Amino acid sequence: MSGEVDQPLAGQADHPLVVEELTKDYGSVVANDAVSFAVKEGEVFGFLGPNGAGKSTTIRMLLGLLKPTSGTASVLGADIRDEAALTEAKRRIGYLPAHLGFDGEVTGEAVLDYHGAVKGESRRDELLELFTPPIERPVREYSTGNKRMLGLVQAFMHDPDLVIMDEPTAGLDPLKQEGFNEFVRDERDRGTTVFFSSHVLSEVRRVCDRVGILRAGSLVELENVEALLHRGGKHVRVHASDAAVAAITDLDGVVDPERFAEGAQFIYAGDANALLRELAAHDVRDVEIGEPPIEDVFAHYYGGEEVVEEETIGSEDEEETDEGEETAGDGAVDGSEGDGAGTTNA
Ligand SMILES: Nc1ncnc2c1ncn2[C@@H]1O[C@H](COP(=O)(O)OP(=O)(O)OP(=O)(O)O)[C@@H](O)[C@H]1O
Repeated sequence: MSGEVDQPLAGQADHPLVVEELTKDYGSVVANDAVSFAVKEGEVFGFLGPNGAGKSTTIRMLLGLLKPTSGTASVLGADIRDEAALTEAKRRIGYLPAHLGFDGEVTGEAVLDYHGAVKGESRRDELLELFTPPIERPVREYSTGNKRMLGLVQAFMHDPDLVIMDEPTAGLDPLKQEGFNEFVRDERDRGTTVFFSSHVLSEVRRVCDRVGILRAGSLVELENVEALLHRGGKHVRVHASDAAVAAITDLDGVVDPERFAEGAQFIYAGDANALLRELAAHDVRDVEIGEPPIEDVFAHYYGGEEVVEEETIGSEDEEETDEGEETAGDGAVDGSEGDGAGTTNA
């Protein structure tokens, strides 16, 4: 665990997103337990965790859709407890909720017209070339992926400074997912701050600068993606005789060795020189040394819960709720909580 988790906010109070001891207690479940971290300007930050870890709860509090039990956060300088300041800040925030409750009877075009009138749409055409929802059709005819693409256009079309997304690629096909990854990297280059939740590890590795890992409501890691992978050791696959394999896998730092007919593979977290010396001492037929699979790195934090390497297309959104459409600019109301935290800013 990085030391940053203990003192995450020192000197970071002016960051576009600052989360401070944020806690949400649903009674029997503490969905967020004193979560603290800050996201820098122009950073792409991945908020990771298995199902039920509390990611959506944090995100909904950041948008004023859910009231914290204690603690607070600020988005673009606005304290989320200050409704007027938050409403003002949301003009410069893009939001993509996990459940897209667009009115099914209207066309995608009408949805975008509505949002455009409220918050602006300077990038609408450009985004529609990248994400391609069939905007002339009523939303009820949309697939999950098409809805997600409409949501992405909606979230970015007013050229926000901060974008908050809950599982943005759920339901997108691999080509669109890759398009999304590229788009997010370009957004970072333009200086946009991007915060999104995911449980798709490969996506996080491709686009994020830093990750926060949430487990059962607590932030258990806050780390640079490269450093996290580095600390995860190397993946080694070696083809050699049984005797050589036995000596190599006996080295300090060898984790989970797995034998196969021609040799063995393992994670190596020891001294690189010791490994190279041992390899050189034997007649090695072949060796591959590379990054560990990212799921191995994260498995430690997920505590044996299922981790997802690639999202299964169309697996999400079967539990579409009937809560109101949630977007940053239109005054979404949290229909499920009844805690009076809904905001209206249209
Ligand atoms: N309205 C609610 N009332 C009671 N418990 C709730 C409520 N909403 C969420 N929870 C619980 O809070 C915990 C965190 O849920 P949350 O939806 O924030 O997790 P998540 O990380 O976003 O999960 P997923 O990846 O499945 O969307 C879960 O145990 C969930 O069952």
